[in-house]
Amino acid sequence: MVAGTETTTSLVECVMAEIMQRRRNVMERVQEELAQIVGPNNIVEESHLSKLKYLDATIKETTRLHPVVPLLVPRSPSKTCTNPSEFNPERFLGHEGMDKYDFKENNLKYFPFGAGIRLCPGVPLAEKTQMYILASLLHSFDWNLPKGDQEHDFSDKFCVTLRKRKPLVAIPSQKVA
Ligand code: HEM
Repeated sequence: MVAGTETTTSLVECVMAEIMQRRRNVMERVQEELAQIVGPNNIVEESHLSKLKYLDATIKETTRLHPVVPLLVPRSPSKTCTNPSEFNPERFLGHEGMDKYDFKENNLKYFPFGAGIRLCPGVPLAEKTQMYILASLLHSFDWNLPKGDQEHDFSDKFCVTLRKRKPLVAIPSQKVA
């Protein structure tokens, strides 16, 4: 249950938290991509998912900052780097050479699903499920925090899976075409 469902729900919550308040421009760009690929009078289907490159980059950037399974062997960077905590999906679109990163290789620079012999066997299912859920949520609705809750606590709580310290409350409204 933890491996198969909590990981995906936690990831979806982290993406929505990042893009709802602090990164509205990212949400708008994901929605523009969805309007282009899926179209306004359609619903998201499996055939659309591989074409949603910016949503994919947004998910990857979220797992970079919020590792959904945080309790792997501790590691630290070999070099100092600048602005690593900035949320920037562009990293995975070629600007910092991270566009080649996917979850399937033994890449020890970016491995939210682990690597090598213990690589998460749920990668294909998780990738499709998280894309499908987020694409569907963002294709038809705009999302906001509850009125008066502009100071949402974005911090994380470490358990077997990463959870938000304060669960996210997200209010949908019909998207104006
Ligand atoms: C966002 C989604 C997910 C993330 C980030 C994730 C991440 C991980 C990580 C980091 C590991 C540990 C790798 C290691 O020990 O080095 C792992 C293991 C595992 N995951 Fe996932 N996972 C996700 C979704 C899923 C799903 C959907 C399933 C099953 C349907 C699944 C099944 C498993 C299993 C069975 C293991 C244990 C593998 C082993 O010990 O050999 N995971 N996952």
